[in-house]
Amino acid sequence: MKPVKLGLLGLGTVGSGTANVLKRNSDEITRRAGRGIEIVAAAGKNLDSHQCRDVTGMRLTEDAFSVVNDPQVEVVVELIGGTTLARELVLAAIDQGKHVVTANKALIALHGNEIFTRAQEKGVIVAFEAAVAGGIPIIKAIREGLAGNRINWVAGIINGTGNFILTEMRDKGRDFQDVLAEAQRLGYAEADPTFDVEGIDAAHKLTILASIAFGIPLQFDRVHTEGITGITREDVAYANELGYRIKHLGIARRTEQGIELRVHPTFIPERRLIANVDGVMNAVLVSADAVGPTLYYGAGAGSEPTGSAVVADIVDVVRAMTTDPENRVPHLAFQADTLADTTILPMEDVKTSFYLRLRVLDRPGVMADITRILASLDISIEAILQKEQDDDTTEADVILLTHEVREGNMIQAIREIEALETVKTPVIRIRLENLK
Ligand SMILES: NC(=O)C1=CN([C@@H]2O[C@H](COP(=O)(O)OP(=O)(O)OC[C@H]3O[C@@H](n4cnc5c(N)ncnc54)[C@H](O)[C@@H]3O)[C@@H](O)[C@H]2O)C=CC1
Ligand SMILES: N[C@@H](CC=O)C(=O)O
Ligand code: NA
Repeated sequence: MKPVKLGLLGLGTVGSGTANVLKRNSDEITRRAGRGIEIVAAAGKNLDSHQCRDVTGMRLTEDAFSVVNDPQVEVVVELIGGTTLARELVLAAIDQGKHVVTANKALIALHGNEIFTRAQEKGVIVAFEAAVAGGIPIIKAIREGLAGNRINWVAGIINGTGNFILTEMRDKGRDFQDVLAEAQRLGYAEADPTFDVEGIDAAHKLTILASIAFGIPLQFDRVHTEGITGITREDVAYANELGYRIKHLGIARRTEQGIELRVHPTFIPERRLIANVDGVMNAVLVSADAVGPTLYYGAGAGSEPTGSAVVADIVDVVRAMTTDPENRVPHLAFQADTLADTTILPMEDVKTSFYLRLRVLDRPGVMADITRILASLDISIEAILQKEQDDDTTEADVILLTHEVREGNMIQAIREIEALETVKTPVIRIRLENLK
């Protein structure tokens, strides 16, 4: 049988990783796919600076549309990034009946509903394993491996850059900007790194995870999103002292009232495996009714780890090319006409525990005022720690861990606590999850 012909859009970190993995492992990949796979055309902007080790047989061009429109190309691999041009290229490929593989989580999170509808009409596959947690085969695990389960919740460290920054800051006391620059050099960060540090990239990925876990449409605009820029050394140190680690998590949870979709820094007990996932590694913990908890761990970013996921999708597409479209694995795990219109919970109705830190005047009655406000809003306290400041005997840090509370109540309590004359700084709050 003739080899399958690919058109590669993007020759950057992931594009070159994909090309290199395909070339190096071509014998085994061919034995798995049942056909040879070759890149016949590739587009990139700075063609002199690509990292592909061997471009034999590839027509290199700056014109991405010429690759999509190349009559030889049967499968388009989109690794350019962004959502405007990438959307046009992907829709053009679909309209020509070409299958698509992409690592672009922003594209899927924002335009996936449109893209999958069009793909279904045209009977083509749009595969996106590399879009979530890089090299970890998490899409396949949830969509296929857990197909017998009702999934209760998914919680993941799903941004490699952010986890790399938090780890280096905690372990080596390094400066935020310095570690971010290194993540950019290593090819982990997005073209706009605020996507990594402000939680947007993780929200893109959580949108996708929630869809395939619960059978709901992609709803990026419903994700509550916070990044890691507000995390301070003090909170990292207090977390350690209290037996926790701060991790940036994406959480999608099904409750009786609706689905929670949230991305934010989180206190996690240090004895949990996921609390010990460091550096650029990602991990996704899935709680499902039949299998119980399962944990998926691996490189969340980087050239060949992400290339590994792209190539796995290419192999899947090649294997499925001859299958009747009706009998393929549905894009979002559930048959498209069965996606549910489940309520997404407003953040103020989400219940979590909290870590609170505030600076107070060290005088009698302060604690009583704070605990009175918390009690009046149904917030019960799990632990309190008071720390005198070495340099100032008139002020102290108060650290509180609470039991589960409705977010709206916590916002109100913080408003009232901050209005106390004895409270000197805004209250720092970080949500706390036991992940049991
Ligand atoms: N870097 C990583 O570790 C991961 C990246 N991704 C995703 O993979 C995609 C690619 O990311 P990277 O490889 O890191 O980006 P990159 O910036 O290293 O590479 C982008 C490539 O696209 C080319 N390109 C951009 N605009 C173009 C245009 N108008 N015409 C032709 N070529 C154009 C650039 O020249 C470059 O070759 C993004 O969607 C990203 O979110 C997903 C998982 C991991
Ligand atoms: N910028 C992303 C790349 C992979 O998706 C990350 O750091 O996780
Ligand atoms: Na993946």
